[in-house]
Amino acid sequence: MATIKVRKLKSFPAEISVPGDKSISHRAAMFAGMADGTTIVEGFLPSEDCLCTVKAMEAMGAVVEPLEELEGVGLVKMAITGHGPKLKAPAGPIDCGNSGTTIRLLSGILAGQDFTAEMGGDASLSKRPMKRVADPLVLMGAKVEGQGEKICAPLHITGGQLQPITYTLPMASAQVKSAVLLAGMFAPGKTTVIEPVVTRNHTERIMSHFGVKWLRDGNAISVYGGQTPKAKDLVVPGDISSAAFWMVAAAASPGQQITLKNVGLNPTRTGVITVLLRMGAHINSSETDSEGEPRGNVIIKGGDLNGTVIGGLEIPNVIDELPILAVAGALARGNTLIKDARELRVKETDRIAAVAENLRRMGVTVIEYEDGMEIIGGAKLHGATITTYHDHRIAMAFAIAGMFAEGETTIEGSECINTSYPGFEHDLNLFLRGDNGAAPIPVLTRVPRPVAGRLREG
Ligand SMILES: O=C(O)C1=C[C@@H](OP(=O)(O)O)[C@@H](O)[C@H](O)C1
Ligand SMILES: C=C(OP(=O)(O)O)C(=O)O
Repeated sequence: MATIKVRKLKSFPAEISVPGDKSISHRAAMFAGMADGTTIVEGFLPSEDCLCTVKAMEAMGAVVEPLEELEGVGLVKMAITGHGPKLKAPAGPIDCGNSGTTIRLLSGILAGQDFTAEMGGDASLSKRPMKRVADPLVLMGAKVEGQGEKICAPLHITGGQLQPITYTLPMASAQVKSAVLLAGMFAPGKTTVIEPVVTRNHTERIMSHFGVKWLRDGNAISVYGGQTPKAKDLVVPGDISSAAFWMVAAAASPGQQITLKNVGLNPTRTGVITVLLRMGAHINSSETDSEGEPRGNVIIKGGDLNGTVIGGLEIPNVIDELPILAVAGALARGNTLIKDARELRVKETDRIAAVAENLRRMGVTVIEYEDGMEIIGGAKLHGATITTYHDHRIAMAFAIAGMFAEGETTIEGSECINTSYPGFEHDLNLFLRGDNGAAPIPVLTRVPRPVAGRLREG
């Protein structure tokens, strides 16, 4: 088991470029893999989750040529030649690792294929509910078999002659919305998903990028079946969910400033900026380039934070940032209430329980609710041993908390960070080493070099 030891932060790097957006990287691999030609994907996130998606698409006929690797991060540029929407049956089970996005979105694609495929994952993924995707896909005509009442992985999906449906999502989930839209690409006519609250719209945007026609009417999103995505190069912006860790570190450090470069600024994902502004942070973002997904630099100046209420319609927009926003709440004056966030209980771990438990270990009072928690701000944090429960967001959120604590904080099981942020420990060390200014910032070690050979043989 890997551990990270964190002590009080010593210095501030002037800027950080976070790796590519996880949600967009998954979708880029899937759409390029189903397209009618070759797509060059740049800024790809080579995290364990996204590499599961790449390998799955390769196993089903897409051809992936590695083009560029960043030292300490991994493969960030590749050429993907699609197999067309009708994929090849994989030779064995598809390993989705820890990735909910992989298994749920691929379920939609598999629902439209002429074969049966098995998808499994690690212990955490095997506990997460897949009934939410099974229900609409079965309505469309696919056969979806899983374990127990929650239809957990391993899943066996047999694609069928699908029929279009109009489906109202029972929960705000971009993954379920995307699974239905992907299956809709294989059904004749118009498939419609109605979402209760706006969720991240990367699938819709990437459909436009690949020339797949869809439309939005209020909260109803429709796609027409029988379309083949057209290959078109794309550049993935940095992940705002990864940038959020440094945003909070900076926002809670009076007198400090940091620039986060080339961060994805899709309005369905920028809730973390809205919440931090409400807490009193000084944040400026400038959109530099849009290319289908808005992006730009974000400058954060440190100050004193105040508690806030996070709930209602904004929850899907900050869902993955709630662990680090809870840490911001602990560093703020006054109390922070997180509500309407029951979905946190079915992520990689129960994130409400994990955040409450670890904040308490650091000396913070937390009242836990079924759908959230109240954090009593302003306590002096002390170092502690953190249990990550193999959840990357818990590991990173508490590494940031450790930068503000007296004494040492040990993040046990930190290997899970590779799920979404390869290079996190390198970036964390920029804050912990205390030699900023004098010694060169080791971001220079990230020198692009060409990669020879295939990502995976056979
Ligand atoms: O569609 C996506 O890429 C994601 C949607 C969200 O999950 P839900 O759909 O379960 O809300 C989010 O938590 C996850 O990290 C990525
Ligand atoms: C919930 C997450 O991802 P996934 O659902 O893809 O496992 C996450 O990245 O925080």
